[in-house]
Amino acid sequence: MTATRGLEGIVATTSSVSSIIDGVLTYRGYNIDDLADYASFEEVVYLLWYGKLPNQQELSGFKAELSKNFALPQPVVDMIKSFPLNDIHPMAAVRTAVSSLGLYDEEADEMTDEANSAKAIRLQARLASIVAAFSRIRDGLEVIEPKEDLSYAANFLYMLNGEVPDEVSEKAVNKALVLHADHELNASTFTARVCVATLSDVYSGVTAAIGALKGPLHGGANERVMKMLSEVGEPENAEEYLKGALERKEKIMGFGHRVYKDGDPRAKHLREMSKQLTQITGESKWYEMSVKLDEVMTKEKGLLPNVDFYSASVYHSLGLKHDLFTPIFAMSRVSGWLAHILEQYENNRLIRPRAEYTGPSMQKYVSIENR
Ligand SMILES: CC(=O)SCCNC(=O)CCNC(=O)[C@H](O)C(C)(C)COP(=O)(O)OP(=O)(O)OC[C@H]1O[C@@H](n2cnc3c(N)ncnc32)[C@H](O)[C@@H]1OP(=O)(O)O
Ligand SMILES: O=C([O-])CC(=O)C(=O)O
Repeated sequence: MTATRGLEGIVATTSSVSSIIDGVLTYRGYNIDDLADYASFEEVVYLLWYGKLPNQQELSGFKAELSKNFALPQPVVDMIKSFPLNDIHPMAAVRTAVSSLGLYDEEADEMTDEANSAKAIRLQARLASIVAAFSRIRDGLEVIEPKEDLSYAANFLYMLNGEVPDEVSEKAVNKALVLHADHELNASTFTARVCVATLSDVYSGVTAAIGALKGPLHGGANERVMKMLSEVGEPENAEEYLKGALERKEKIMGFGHRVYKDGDPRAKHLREMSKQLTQITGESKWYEMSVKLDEVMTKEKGLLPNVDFYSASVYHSLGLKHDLFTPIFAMSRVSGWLAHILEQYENNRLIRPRAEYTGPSMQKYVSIENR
């Protein structure tokens, strides 16, 4: 038995949710470029879960179902209020709050398709409410009830800021959510599948996935990209900063990818959004700095930006707090996790690989008084 480090190149399951073939990303066979340009996030969630694009009536019904489920159980809000709010990362708060949703769901352990679909809707809606509620409670503000007639993207911004967003912000958040929704067998999705393949419940699978997304090698990179941009400060510092970091053998956040070696197809959309939004805010320096880092990184290391790189300046331009960037990723990716969880249940087999043993062998037990 020989181990493959990081399971690189190992095909661990079949899936019909999303594909990456020759550098092209599709959700259920639809190219991400078309979905990013034309689809609402709700349409994409429907597509991921039910395998087809909804017609008008199906979409209205689905949006209505989501809208009805944004409100959080009061004990979950009270629990968030009890967190050491200023000492924790929002991803830790989101992980714990999502886990607690399971405590107030009578169907948490009900394994029928119907119950699992209903839980998926509740989780998708409530992820946005948890992120917004955490942020407001941390700022000493009242939690805002959702508005039933708003889109998912607009409702999130409304619950976060207390104002119905303008069209530009709503569209930008919608597009970012579409771009982050699913990505084949990335680390957090694999985590979710491993968890539920024991026939554990949906809440456990999503909680485990949030834990995996939190790490800086995965979803946690977007917040760290913004930290780097803040440290760089001005576009003219970018080259020197990056060369210094590479000399110190630091990992540059937002670059490189396990699967894409010729570029992440989502990055060009986020780059364009970053250009447009930074022009609107009058802070083009974040875009220019990002482009400079991108150029130098390509030249120096041949590494290209991933989805987390330009999303940082996009979210910053939308006025979003930097430590909410990864929770916002989770709000989108929960749709993919749920699609994969439902797919795993449909054709389940325990996921249990082997390890190549590298420890000592044939050791003789020595009683404690003789050690
Ligand atoms: C949504 C997402 O999860 S997208 C990824 C988000 N993560 C990041 O942006 C973090 C920065 N990037 C990375 O750490 C990596 O590129 C990963 C984790 C994304 C992919 O990692 P792997 O496929 O395991 O590649 P690995 O880490 O083996 O890198 C191969 C080589 O490129 C180098 N490398 C890869 N990414 C980077 C980077 N961002 N900065 C500097 N060097 C890098 C490695 O140091 C390694 O060099 P070596 O062969 O001289 O040791
Ligand atoms: O697929 C991966 O390894 C990471 C990634 O880009 C994602 O999860 O969106």
